[in-house]
Amino acid sequence: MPAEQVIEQEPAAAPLLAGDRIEMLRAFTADLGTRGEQLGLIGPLEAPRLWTRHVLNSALLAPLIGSGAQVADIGTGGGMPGLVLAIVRPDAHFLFVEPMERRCAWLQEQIEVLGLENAEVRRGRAEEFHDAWEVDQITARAVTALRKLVPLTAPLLRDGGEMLFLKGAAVDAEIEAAAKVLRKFRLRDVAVVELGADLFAQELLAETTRVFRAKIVRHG
Ligand SMILES: C[S@@+](CC[C@H](N)C(=O)[O-])C[C@H]1O[C@@H](n2cnc3c(N)ncnc32)[C@H](O)[C@@H]1O
Repeated sequence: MPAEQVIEQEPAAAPLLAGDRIEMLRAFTADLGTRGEQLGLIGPLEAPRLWTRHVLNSALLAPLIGSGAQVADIGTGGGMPGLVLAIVRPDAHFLFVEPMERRCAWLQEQIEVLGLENAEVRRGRAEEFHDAWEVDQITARAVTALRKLVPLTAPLLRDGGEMLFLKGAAVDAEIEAAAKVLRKFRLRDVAVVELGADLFAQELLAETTRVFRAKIVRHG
C-alpha cells in the first residue's frame, strides 16, 4: 500500500484570501486532504499541493464574483472552485452542477457540515439545465476545453452574464481553437486575467492563476 501523503502546510496567503472564513476553509481542506483520495475526488499525488494547486487556486477567483450574484459552478467535483468560493463569498449564491452521485453526496455533506447557507447541489450535466436558468456568472475548472465549455455553459447565462473559467498555461491556444464558438455565442470582452500576482511577488503564494473571462451579449 502506498504511504499516506502529507497535506501541504497552509500557505501564508490563505488567511489573507479567506478573511474571517479561514476556519471554514481549513475544515474543508483538512477533510478533502484526508478523505478526498479515497473518495476519488483528488488524485493520489495531490495532498502535498492541496492548498496551492486546488484550494487557493480556486479562492483567487473570489474578487471576480459579483456581490449578490447567482453563480453556477459547472463540474464542481470535490469542490473546486464552487465550494471554496461559496465559503469565501457568503454574499453570493452558488449552484454546484455535478453529474456524479458520489461527488454530489460529498458536496451536500460539506454544505451541511460547514453550515453553508448560500449553496445548493444540482445533480446533472450542464446541458440538462439549458434554458432553465439565467444565472449572472458561471465558473468552471478542469471540465473540458473552451470550444466545448462555451456551448455547454452559454445557455445557462442571462444576457450580460459572465464566464469565469480557471485555465492552465494553454489558455491562449484554447481561445484560438474556440474562435468560432466565441463568435457564435456572442461573447464580448474576452480576456485572460492573471490572479494572485501580488501575493506571488510577496512570496506568500507559490503560483498565480489564469482565468478566462468573457461576457455574453445576446442583444446589441
Ligand atoms: C476533472 S473533474 C474537475 C472537478 C473540479 N472542477 C476540480 O477542478 O477539481 C471534472 C468534473 O466535471 C464533471 N463534468 C463532466 N462533464 C460535465 C457536464 N457536462 N456538466 C457538468 N459537469 C460535468 C465531472 O463529473 C467531474 O466531476
